[in-house]
Amino acid sequence: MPSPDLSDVVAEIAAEMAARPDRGQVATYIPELGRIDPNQFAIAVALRDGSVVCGGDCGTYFSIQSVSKVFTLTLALGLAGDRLWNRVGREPSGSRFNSIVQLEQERGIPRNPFINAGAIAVTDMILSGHQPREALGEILRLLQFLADDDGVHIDRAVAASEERTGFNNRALANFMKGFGVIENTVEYVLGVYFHHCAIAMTARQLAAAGSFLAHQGKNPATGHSVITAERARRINAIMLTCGHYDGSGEFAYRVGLPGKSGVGGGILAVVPGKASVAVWSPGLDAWGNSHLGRIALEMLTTRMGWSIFGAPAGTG
Ligand SMILES: NC(=O)CC[C@H](N)C(=O)O
Repeated sequence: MPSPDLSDVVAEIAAEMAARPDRGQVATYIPELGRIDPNQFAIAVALRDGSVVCGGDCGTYFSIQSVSKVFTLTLALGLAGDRLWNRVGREPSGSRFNSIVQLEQERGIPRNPFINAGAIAVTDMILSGHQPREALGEILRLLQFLADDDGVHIDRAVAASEERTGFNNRALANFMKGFGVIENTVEYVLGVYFHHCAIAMTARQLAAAGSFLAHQGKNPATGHSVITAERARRINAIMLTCGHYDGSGEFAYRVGLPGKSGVGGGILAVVPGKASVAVWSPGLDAWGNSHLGRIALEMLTTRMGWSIFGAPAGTG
């Protein structure tokens, strides 16, 4: 049986997702995200040769939110190397993305860089020695460079909305500051954090930006070496185990790829050696991960035989 055609599979997924009545709930705790129309869906698959196979609303900008944590981790590892792991763990938390419960017992060291506490600690490391504006500029430029597209921007309305309502993140940051895990002024760290969460990208740009993770640290389309192959492998491992918070086991079980979600409804998933995939649908499931995004990725890996845990006969 020949491998299924990727363009056909992507078109089928987009058509099926457009028709589904179950769309999840948009995040309302950031008021600006609560206004997004849930009837949107995009899928973009960036291949080794630089081509991107798209379905649905692939050119629509959305708030990448916690998907930005993959890129801040990449940047911070480049700046601090393995010293980063003195301040952040790399174990799944088994709790919600904004949970504070483990921080007290573990003396302010967050479980991993993909929960809010961990990402705030990573942002603090990027900020050290810089003004907030410079640190934020560096994160934004990294994403523009990786996507090879200057259209990637910060949605100031989303950032301001979270700045007004981010009491939980303020609690996390202050708690870590109390343990000496945060070096810089808490409000500066949070300012950079809220703004990098508010980066807006299209699914096409996000898939292209994640390409280095699928190809041993190097973007095959642009030829740019971003990180070492070993580091890319390790970021993928953390995405697999921690990228969907306490829904990470379910995501591995159903989709079978390293992935990182955000409350804007985006997910970046990595098919090692083959492709980088971005999906977006704003409605979330009970864990705060994109409801249709996860279903779409499950369809993609099942039909293409792309799960890292093994392909059914006739695919791959
Ligand atoms: N899971 C997410 O995408 C959370 C990111 C969001 N900016 C927050 O801090 O709450």
